[in-house]
Amino acid sequence: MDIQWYPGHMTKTRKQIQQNLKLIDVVVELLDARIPASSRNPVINDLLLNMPRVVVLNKADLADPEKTTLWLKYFEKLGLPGVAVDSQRGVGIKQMLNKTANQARPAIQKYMDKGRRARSARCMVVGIPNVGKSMLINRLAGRSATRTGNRPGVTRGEQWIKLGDSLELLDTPGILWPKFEDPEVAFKLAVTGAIKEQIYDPQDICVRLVNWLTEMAPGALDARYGTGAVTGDVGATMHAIGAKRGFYLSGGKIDAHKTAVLIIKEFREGKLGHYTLDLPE
Ligand SMILES: Nc1nc2c(ncn2[C@@H]2O[C@H](COP(=O)(O)OP(=O)(O)OP(=O)(O)O)[C@@H](O)[C@H]2O)c(=O)[nH]1
Repeated sequence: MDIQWYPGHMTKTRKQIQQNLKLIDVVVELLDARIPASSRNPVINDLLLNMPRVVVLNKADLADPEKTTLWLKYFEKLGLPGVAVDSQRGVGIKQMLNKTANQARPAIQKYMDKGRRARSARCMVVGIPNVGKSMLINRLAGRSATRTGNRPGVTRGEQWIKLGDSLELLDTPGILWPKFEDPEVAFKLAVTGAIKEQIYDPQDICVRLVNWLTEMAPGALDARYGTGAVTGDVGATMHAIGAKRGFYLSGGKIDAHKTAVLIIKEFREGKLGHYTLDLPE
């Protein structure tokens, strides 16, 4: 889904999420494990206030596992249980469901303290575009046999997916906006694919990416493209990669755009290594 965020849209989204929050006991906050800070909504703590929450570091298969551990510790310190997940392959899902059910337990207890029979805890997934909300929900829905019908108070079309005996999931995720004003954050969102191609210039992003890799993972580009020693000159590095792949324009010039698109694509696919671009404070 390609979303252009503007103040009116943010207000509408915020209201919608606040409406849905009334229906649920626990929130699954989905972040990109490669950029846990940059993929976080800037006002999430205000938005969720005292809502029980589980932080899911999704796409953990593409991130640096050591950094993922650091991030999980960081969130734990903030009182937010976290879990690393690969929604594509279904890794970490069971742990996520257990933590989610645990977080909802006090709310259910409170409900039962009023003399009512136990009910399933209700949760919803929230996250910025492209973080993997649909993939996670589809995976969870695939695991469960039953989909319950509409409930009063739920927008038409929204349904609850039963996840085992004690958990239900709202099948419509909350889409949040990222911190796109900060150029550093915008770079990280673009390079990981959270911002669509139309909004940024691949060559700009690629120059930053090559600089980042040269500093943080010297040898990574060389290992993938075999272009010889990294020169420290971004233009020359990109030129060498383009030449290696045969990306020539008429007249023998290198197609810089095509080269940039390739490097970004392969970075996103993890072919240049597994990296986490944000570090906990
Ligand atoms: N490698 C990997 N890719 C993932 C994972 N989860 C999602 N993806 C990919 O990330 C992309 C976005 O996933 P979606 O589920 O469409 O993300 P979304 O948050 O629903 O996106 P919007 O509809 O834009 O809000 C897809 O290409 C998925 O295949 C994961 O855990 N690992």
